Amino acid sequence: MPARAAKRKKVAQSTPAISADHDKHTNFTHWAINHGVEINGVKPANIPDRGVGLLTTKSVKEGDRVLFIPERAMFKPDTALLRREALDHASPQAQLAVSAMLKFGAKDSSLKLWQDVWPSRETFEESMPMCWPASTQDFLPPPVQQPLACQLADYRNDWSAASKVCAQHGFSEREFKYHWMIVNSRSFHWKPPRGKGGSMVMCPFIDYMNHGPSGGGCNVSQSPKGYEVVADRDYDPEEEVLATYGAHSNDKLLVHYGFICSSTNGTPSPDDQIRLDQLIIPTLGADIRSQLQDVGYLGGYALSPATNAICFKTEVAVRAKLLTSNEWEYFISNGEDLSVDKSPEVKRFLITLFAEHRKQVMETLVKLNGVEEYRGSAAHTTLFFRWTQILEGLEAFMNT
Ligand SMILES: C[S@@+](CC[C@H](N)C(=O)[O-])C[C@H]1O[C@@H](n2cnc3c(N)ncnc32)[C@H](O)[C@@H]1O
Repeated sequence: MPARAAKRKKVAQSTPAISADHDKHTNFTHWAINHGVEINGVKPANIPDRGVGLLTTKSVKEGDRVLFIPERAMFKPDTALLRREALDHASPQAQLAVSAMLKFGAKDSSLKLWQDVWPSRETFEESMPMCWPASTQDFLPPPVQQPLACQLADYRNDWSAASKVCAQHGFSEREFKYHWMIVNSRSFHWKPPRGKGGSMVMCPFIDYMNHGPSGGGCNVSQSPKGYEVVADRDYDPEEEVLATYGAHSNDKLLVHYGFICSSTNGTPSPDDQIRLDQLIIPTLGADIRSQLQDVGYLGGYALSPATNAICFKTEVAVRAKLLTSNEWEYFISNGEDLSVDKSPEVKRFLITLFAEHRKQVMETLVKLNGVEEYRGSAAHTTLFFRWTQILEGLEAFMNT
């Protein structure tokens, strides 16, 4: 819910006729208004390195409702169609992707105006690791490999459920995958009032909003009648309004959405984490792993580049190597060392580990630069950027 009561502002009701010459975003804006979407002081615009996003057209005050999307404007899975096609037991994502593929692409559908403002298939194929060739995926940092494998497994399940209906309607796997990725990056969960079952939906206009790390960004919430977006602060004209897709690390954003957050004014995203499992776990003997497992501290180790601090789980795991059982158990229970502060020892241990890893990161960056065929591609730029963030995070920890 918004922090303050949302101020309702009058939204232009007259909607000029849609002309073929109009810019596609203008056409879609008219379509949205005609479908009851309220737009107050924002417009779609090209944003460098982010595709399209929403910019303010005037000063917007904290608490102003900038968007309201009524339920009737949302795109929902077509239950009748899904039943007919025996897809009513497929995953919610497969159901929405098939519904979108068949409905948005239908001849004379006004949804075409919405589809026209989506990023192209090529844009997805370049930016989403799931579409990269295996030789490029191999360059992903190890912590990205597992979520990518899970995503690919989900996709394969969905494709095997949907392949028959795609063939019947003349759609290729490439088209299904495109709609699957559209749904993956542009859907919301809609829970209708009065306890009816919820569903995955697409919300026109909110789906223009780019992501900002947690702690910034407009408040997006569900009311009984629809989704609303409320300004989190005062905005000047021509500022981008962002929403937070979740407190996701850059690894997660990369797999799920095909981008990573850069630093803001030199400060890394507060949500980012450099995962350390692949560095720390191999240094732990079987006994220590089993002890850590027993207390729920095996794995999930991370360094926060924004605070330059390691997480508590890392503190516990490294102390399991350095301390006696008594000292270690005291630390777990109290969050501090029994007598002498062992933080400098923990840090020394990690610096040795990081120094070794730093060399591998540098080698990866050199290798990445050596791969002629995709230097300058979106995949290359993202990978280079991510590995550089990892390098900088490790170095900042080692040097302070
Ligand atoms: C919901 S859409 C937002 C609208 C999208 N930018 C467009 O052009 O239609 C989500 C996609 O926008 C891009 N995106 C969102 N936030 C971003 C950010 N902070 N930096 C770079 N790309 C971003 C990613 O490609 C992501 O998959």
